[in-house]
Amino acid sequence: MIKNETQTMIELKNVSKRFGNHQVLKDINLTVKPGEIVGLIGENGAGKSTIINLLLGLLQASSGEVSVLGEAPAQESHKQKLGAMLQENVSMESIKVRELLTLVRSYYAKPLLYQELLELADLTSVQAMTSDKLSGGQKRRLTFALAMAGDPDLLFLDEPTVGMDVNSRQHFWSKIEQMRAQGKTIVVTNHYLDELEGIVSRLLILQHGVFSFDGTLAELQQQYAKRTITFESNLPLVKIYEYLPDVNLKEKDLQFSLKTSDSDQALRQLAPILTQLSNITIQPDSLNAIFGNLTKQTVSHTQGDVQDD
Ligand SMILES: Nc1ncnc2c1ncn2[C@@H]1O[C@H](COP(=O)(O)OP(=O)(O)OP(=O)(O)O)[C@@H](O)[C@H]1O
Repeated sequence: MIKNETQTMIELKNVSKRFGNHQVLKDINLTVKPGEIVGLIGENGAGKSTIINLLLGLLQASSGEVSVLGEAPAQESHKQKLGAMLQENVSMESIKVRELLTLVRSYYAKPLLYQELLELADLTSVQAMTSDKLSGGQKRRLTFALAMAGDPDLLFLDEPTVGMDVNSRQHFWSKIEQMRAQGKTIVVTNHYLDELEGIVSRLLILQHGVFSFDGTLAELQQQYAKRTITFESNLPLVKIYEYLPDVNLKEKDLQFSLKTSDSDQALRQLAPILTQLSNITIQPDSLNAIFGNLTKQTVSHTQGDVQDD
C-alpha cells in the first residue's frame, strides 16, 4: 500500500509525439496520483499504447516532459515498482510456465509468492506446460502473471483481456478490484468498455491527439449520457404521447421505453398518469453507448477539417 497520498505516480507535461509527420499526441497534460485506476480509452490508432510506451521509456516524446514515480521513465529503480502488460504476449519456446515464473520472480526484491501468482493469473493447471504451447488466453494470463511478479505499485495494462474467455475475464477483473483495494495505481486501456465500468476511478478519452474527457464515469454520464425510462401500462400509446409529446416513445406488448437527457422532466410530465404506470426503471447509458455517441459526434463535427498530419 502506498502511504504518501501526495506523491505523483505519473506526470505528462505538454507532451507531443510525432511519428514522421503524423502527430499522434498534441500537447497533452496528465497527473495520476497513487491509488487511481485510470481507464484510457479511444479508437484504434488514437495513441493509447503510445502513451504507455512513453511512460515505460520505450518511446521518446517529441516535446514535453514525461515523468514516472517522480523521475524520467525507465530508471533502474522503477523495475522493482512497476509492472506492464503490453499488447504483445510473452512466450518462450521450451521453457515451462513454472520455470519462467520462477525466473522472473528472481529479478525482484519482494516478489509475490509463486502460489499467489498462479492463483492471481489462474495458471495452476498449466504450470508444467511450455509457454509457447499455451492457448491465446492462457498466454495472456501468463503475461499478466509476469507483469505482477514483482508486486508492482504501478501497473500498465494494455488491452489486458484480449483473447480471454468469459470466466478468465471475470477472474482477471476481480483481481484488479482487489488491487484497487490495496491502493495500487493502474493505467488500463481496453476496447471492452463495459468491463471498465465499476473498476476505474477515472476515465480518459483520447481523441485526435488530446484528452476530450477526463473525469469519473458518473461525471461522463452526467455530461453526455441519455437515460432510458421504461414502464408498463395498459394505456394506449397515443394517450401517453399526450403527456410526452417531444420524446421518441416506443411500445411493445404494453412495455414502453423512451430515451431522454432529462429523465426528471419526463417523469414530471408523466405525473398525472403515474398511478397507471408500473415497473418504472431509469437506466443511464452504458459507457459503450456514450463512447459510441461521442465518437460519432466528433466525426461529424470534424468532417471537412484539415488533417494535421
Ligand atoms: N513506432 C511507430 N512508428 C510509426 N507510427 C507509429 C508507431 N507506433 C504507433 N504509430 C502510429 O501512431 C498511432 C497511434 O498508435 P497507438 O498504437 O498508440 O494507438 P492505440 O490507441 O493504442 O490503438 P489500438 O487501440 O489499435 O491499440 C497509429 O496511427 C500508429 O500507426
